Amino acid sequence: MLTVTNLVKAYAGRTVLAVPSLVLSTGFHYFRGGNGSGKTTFFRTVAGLLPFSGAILLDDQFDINRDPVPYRLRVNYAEAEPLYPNFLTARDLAEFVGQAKQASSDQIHQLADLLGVQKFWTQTTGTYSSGMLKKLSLLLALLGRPRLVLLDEPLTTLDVATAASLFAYLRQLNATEGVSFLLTSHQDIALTGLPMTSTWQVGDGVIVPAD
Ligand SMILES: Nc1ncnc2c1ncn2[C@@H]1O[C@H](COP(=O)(O)OP(=O)(O)OP(=O)(O)O)[C@@H](O)[C@H]1O
Repeated sequence: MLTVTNLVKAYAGRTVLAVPSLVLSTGFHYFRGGNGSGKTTFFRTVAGLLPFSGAILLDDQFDINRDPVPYRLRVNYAEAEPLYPNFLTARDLAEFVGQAKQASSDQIHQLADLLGVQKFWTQTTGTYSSGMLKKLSLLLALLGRPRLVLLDEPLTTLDVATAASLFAYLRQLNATEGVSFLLTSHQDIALTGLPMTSTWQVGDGVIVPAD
């Protein structure tokens, strides 16, 4: 599903991550590591948000640099601590991202119901609690027909009932459409109830199997 080759990511000339080779099959993949170990940097790089050297290939077909538009159409990302312009509503953001991701309005409303975002649909994000921001970010990350969804700390601030609905839905997406997920969590990943295909340890600038 995802092939990473000779990835080197540096900030201002300081290398924080070097991944010579990483191959992930379809499924759920958990990336763990201490604060500042490079998990978010890796996710933002795979999401196409950060420049890097090396190659990232999705489904043996879409190269992040050679095919930037089809790649980004198929790879979605939810930030650990989402922030949005505080004058926009959930509806504004869902319409904007939904258009970019080619989502139907049925899908937008189904996800808003699933995650409970319809309760504050027309409220501006500047008035949201951290859990409300998290729910909106998860909704945005599920729009369209992604092949891969990157979820940075999906458990943080999410209430128990919404978390149960979310993770049941992710299982269904994986089982019926073959969607893959990369996750980080400082909490017990078993709380998601998801069957992890692989677990990786991020630290000292490298990513190694933790199994
Ligand atoms: N924009 C940036 N500019 C410079 N250095 C950065 C930047 N973002 C992250 N770093 C550095 O890169 C390293 C990895 O940070 P990253 O945010 O990827 O860690 P993380 O594993 O997600 O941490 P946490 O668990 O605390 O969220 C850290 O040393 C951090 O200081």
